[in-house]
Amino acid sequence: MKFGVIGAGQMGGGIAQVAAQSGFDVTVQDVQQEYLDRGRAVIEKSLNKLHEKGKLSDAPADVLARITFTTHMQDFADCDLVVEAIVENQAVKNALFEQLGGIVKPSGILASNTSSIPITALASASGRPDRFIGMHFMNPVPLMALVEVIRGYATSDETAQFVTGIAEQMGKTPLTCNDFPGFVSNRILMPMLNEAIQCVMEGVAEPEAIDGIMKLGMNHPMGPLTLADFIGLDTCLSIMEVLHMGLGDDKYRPSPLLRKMVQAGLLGRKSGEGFYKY
Ligand SMILES: CC(=O)CC(=O)SCCNC(=O)CCNC(=O)[C@H](O)C(C)(C)COP(=O)(O)OP(=O)(O)OC[C@H]1O[C@@H](n2cnc3c(N)ncnc32)[C@H](O)[C@@H]1OP(=O)(O)O
Ligand SMILES: NC(=O)C1=CN([C@@H]2O[C@H](COP(=O)(O)OP(=O)(O)OC[C@H]3O[C@@H](n4cnc5c(N)ncnc54)[C@H](OP(=O)(O)O)[C@@H]3O)[C@@H](O)[C@H]2O)C=CC1
Repeated sequence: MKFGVIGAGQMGGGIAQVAAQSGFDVTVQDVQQEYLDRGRAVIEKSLNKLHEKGKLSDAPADVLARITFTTHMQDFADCDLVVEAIVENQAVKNALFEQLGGIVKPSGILASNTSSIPITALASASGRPDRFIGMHFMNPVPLMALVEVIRGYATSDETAQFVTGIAEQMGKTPLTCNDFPGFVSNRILMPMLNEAIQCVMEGVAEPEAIDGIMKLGMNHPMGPLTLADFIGLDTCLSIMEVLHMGLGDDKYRPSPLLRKMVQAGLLGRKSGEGFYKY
C-alpha cells in the first residue's frame, strides 16, 4: 500500500507520521522544500517523544525512513491512497484535485482532510467522484483517536470500506457521517470557539478566565481560545465562513474579532501569536 499526503503542515505531517508508524510507505508533497524540512523536523521530534515514552516500539529513524519528501506531484502516480491536507480554501483545493485526478493511477483513492468544505464539490473536481472521500483526522494526529469519514454524493461503498480499513490499521476509530457543512465535528465545535472569541470581544472575561472556566468547569482538555490558537485562527475563520454560507443561518456568523485577528496576521500558535504569545 503506497500512501500519499499533500501538505507538510501540522495535519499533513501528522497524517504522514501515523501512516509511517503503521508500516505504510509514505510520500509527502509540499510546494517548497523549506516546508518539507520543517515538517520532517516536527515528525522527528514527535517520533522521538513517543519512543522515549514507550509508545512507539520501532526506532524513530526506521519510521522516518518510510517517508519520502518531495515537491513533485507526479510522485503520487502509483499511490493507492492520497490524503490532501493543504490550506482550507475551496478554490485552492479544487485546483489541486483537478490536477491530482490526472496524475494518480485510475484505481487510486483520493481523500481530503478538509475541516468543512463540501466533499461532493471536491470529488467532482477530481474527476473520480466514486473514489473520493473525506478522511478527517483530528489535531494532534498522533494522539487523537478519531477519523471522521465523510461520504460524498457519489462515494462508492468500496471506497468507504477501504478508507475505514486504513483508518483502523492506523490505530484510529473511524466514524462516518454525511456531507453537510462542517460535518459533525466542526458544526458542533467551531460555534463554541467562535462564541468564546465573541466573549473576548464583548469583554465578558479575559482569555485566561474564559479558558479556565471551560477547562475546570466542563473538563475540556484545552480552553476554547487555546484550542483556536492551536488549530489556527485562519482555519477557524474559514470553517465559520463555510458554516455561515453553507447553512445560511446568522448564528454561524464569524466573530468580527476573529476576522480582525486573521487580517492582522495573528493566526495563533503557527504565527507566534493569537489569543496568547508562543
Ligand atoms: C479543526 C478540525 O478540523 C478538527 C480538529 O482537529 S479540532 C481539534 C481537536 N483536538 C482537540 O480538541 C485537542 C484537545 N486537547 C487535548 O486533547 C489534549 O490537550 C492533548 C491530547 C493535545 C494533549 O494531552 P494532555 O493530556 O493535555 O497532556 P499534555 O501534557 O499537554 O500532553 C501529553 C504529552 O503528549 C505530548 N505531545 C503533544 N503533542 C504531541 C505530538 N504531536 N506527538 C507526540 N507527543 C505529543 C506532550 O508533549 C506531552 O508530553 P509530556 O507528557 O512528556 O509532557
Ligand atoms: N489545524 C487543525 O487543527 C486541523 C486542520 N484540518 C484541515 O487540514 C488542512 C491543513 O490544515 P493545517 O495542517 O492546519 O494547515 P497548515 O497551514 O499547517 O499546513 C498546510 C500546508 O499545505 C501547504 N500547501 C498550501 N497549498 C498547497 C498546495 N497547492 N500544494 C501543496 N501544499 C500546499 C502549505 O504551504 P504554505 O505555507 O505555503 O501555504 C502548508 O505547508 C486544512 O484543510 C484544515 O482545515 C483538519 C483537522 C484539524
